[in-house]
Amino acid sequence: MKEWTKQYGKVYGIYEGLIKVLVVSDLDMLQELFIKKFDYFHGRKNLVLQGDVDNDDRVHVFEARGLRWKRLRALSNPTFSSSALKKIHGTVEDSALELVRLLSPQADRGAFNIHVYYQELTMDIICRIALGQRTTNFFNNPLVNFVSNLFMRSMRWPPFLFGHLIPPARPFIKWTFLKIARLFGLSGSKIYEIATDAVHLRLKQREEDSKRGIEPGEPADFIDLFIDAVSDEKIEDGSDFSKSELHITKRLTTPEIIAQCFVFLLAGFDTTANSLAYASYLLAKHPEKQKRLIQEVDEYCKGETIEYETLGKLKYMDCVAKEALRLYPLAAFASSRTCMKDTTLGDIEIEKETTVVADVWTIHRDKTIWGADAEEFVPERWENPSNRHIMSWFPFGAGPRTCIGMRLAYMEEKLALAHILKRFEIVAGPETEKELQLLGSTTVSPESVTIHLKRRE
Ligand code: HEM
Repeated sequence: MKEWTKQYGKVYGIYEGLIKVLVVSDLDMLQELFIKKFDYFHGRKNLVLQGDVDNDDRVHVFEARGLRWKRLRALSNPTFSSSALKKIHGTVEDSALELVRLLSPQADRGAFNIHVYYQELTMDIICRIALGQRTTNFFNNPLVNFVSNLFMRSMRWPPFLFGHLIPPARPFIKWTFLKIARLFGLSGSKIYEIATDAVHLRLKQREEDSKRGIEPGEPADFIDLFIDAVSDEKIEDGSDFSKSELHITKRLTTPEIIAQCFVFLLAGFDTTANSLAYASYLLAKHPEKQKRLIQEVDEYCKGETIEYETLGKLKYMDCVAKEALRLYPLAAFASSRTCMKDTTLGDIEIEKETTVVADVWTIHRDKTIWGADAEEFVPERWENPSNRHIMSWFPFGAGPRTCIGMRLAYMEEKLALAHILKRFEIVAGPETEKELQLLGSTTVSPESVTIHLKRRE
């Protein structure tokens, strides 16, 4: 896409099979798309194996649209509020400390790929906070392989390609794919099975508790939160959104709870592991920036554990995380919208069903926005408030549908990096990649991040 943008400019159209796709890197048009005209563009680009998101039983917040999206989003928001994050901070930190314990034998030895450790970390955390896993389970969790296989699957894989080319064939492709996946135990069906079993087990447990007169206690994880979820937000039929059949019940149905757990498992794993891997790579390549970060960590994180409130004081850490996401906006594919009724963007007429995608990679490295050092890692550029355009940096998307897990991702990233840097320096060696090899289709992952760990005195 970056190459095409260079050739065709800030706005151009392509066909993905029968679907019209507009690729945009004009900042005002993107502000219109994501924020000002959200009512016209509340759907996200359809995934190939998605089915009918307005009527299927098992739909999650990432794929839903219209009133159903509003309801799922309103019911999911409390899961990521500050008070909810404070409650899971201890669990996240426990997994981060286990990571540090497992990394310890690697210190002062040869080079190794730290990305696989981050994948174990983020899967451990999401399984504990979303799926009821009780303790840490590093290097023993089959979901790490299942989910990474799913993310690495190329969009040119024949069932995906066929689905792109002929959208009306998607329900059939989805049905066939799910049958085959179940028969051969493919990753997608395994993940759904694990999420389904976890939700059913909890519902059964709740039923038995209620028969014995035991009241549900504090929610243990997302499953509990979703079972209890009732939205205060008033959502009515007849709003401006899609008029297709609406699911206006305020509670989540069991298939929706399963779908929600499934999507949080996917969205919470790869994204955060990749952002930690990119940040580590950049810190290894820029020891002077790392030194400054270590000074900050030493100043604020003196004890064995790091309080939730302390994370807010790590200002340079914020700059490092933001700058790494500027250079590697790993989930840019999700920053897309589908036009729900005919309208205009700028002076271009857009027909219903057209997909609009943002070329985030081009914008994040555009010299006219970021200056001559746009390709460089300069966390300091985030220190002073600037009057950059609101759409010049959006690794988490923008507008009402922006990433729901952003604050959780930052909390994980800060806790993990702070605990690592309290004990080790991340050092580049001759084996460290000169340029990262970038892979994947739904998210962009580094093939490997090969570094050394040096124990601090
Ligand atoms: C560094 C880490 C992450 C990045 C870069 C990232 C990026 C994104 C992006 C670009 C979007 C699309 C936003 C839009 O369309 O405007 C998105 C949506 C979403 N993300 Fe994340 N994400 C991250 C971590 C997480 C985590 C940890 C979770 C949950 C555990 C999560 C759950 C979701 C969900 C559910 C949506 C769909 C929201 C909706 O449609 O209402 N993400 N994310």
